[in-house]
Amino acid sequence: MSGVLFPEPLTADAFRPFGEVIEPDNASEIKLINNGTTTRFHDIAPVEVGEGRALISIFRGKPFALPLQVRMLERHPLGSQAFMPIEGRPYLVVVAPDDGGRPGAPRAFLCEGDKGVSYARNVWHHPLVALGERSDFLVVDRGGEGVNLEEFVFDEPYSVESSAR
Ligand SMILES: NC(=O)N[C@@H](O)C(=O)O
Ligand code: NI
Repeated sequence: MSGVLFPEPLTADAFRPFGEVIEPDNASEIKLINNGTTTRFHDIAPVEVGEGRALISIFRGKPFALPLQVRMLERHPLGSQAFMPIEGRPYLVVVAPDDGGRPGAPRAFLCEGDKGVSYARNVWHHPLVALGERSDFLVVDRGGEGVNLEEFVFDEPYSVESSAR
């Protein structure tokens, strides 16, 4: 199966089958803390690490442009993986439901630089795709023993096209 994907806008509801959008409006609770000087947008997404440990890293993504050929997807069976843009630049997310141990129909989301994504454990996704310029992302994911990467290569690539027609 292959074809053309047109990126959808990233919204919490649309993305929820794959994880959570990291943005203030998607917080489970909003609390004033620090004597009212700070607002805590609480518990936006769980960090799943199983028996491992949570890692904080910075990914410096080289820029891609559309159309993008999606030849593979990956997933992390032992933990979640969250990406938050540090420099406010756009990026592309490609995810897919699981279909009997392989990716089902992929979906692409065009993400503005003010929102992050957290892939739930074992969700098929494309590795980081920064758009336009090199950009840094804060990444929270799982470290420790065990194989935490499964990859699937499509027979035919999908082409992610710009929605602008
Ligand atoms: N390999 C690695 O740490 N990065 C990927 O998991 C990714 O989703 O970018
Ligand atoms: Ni990943």
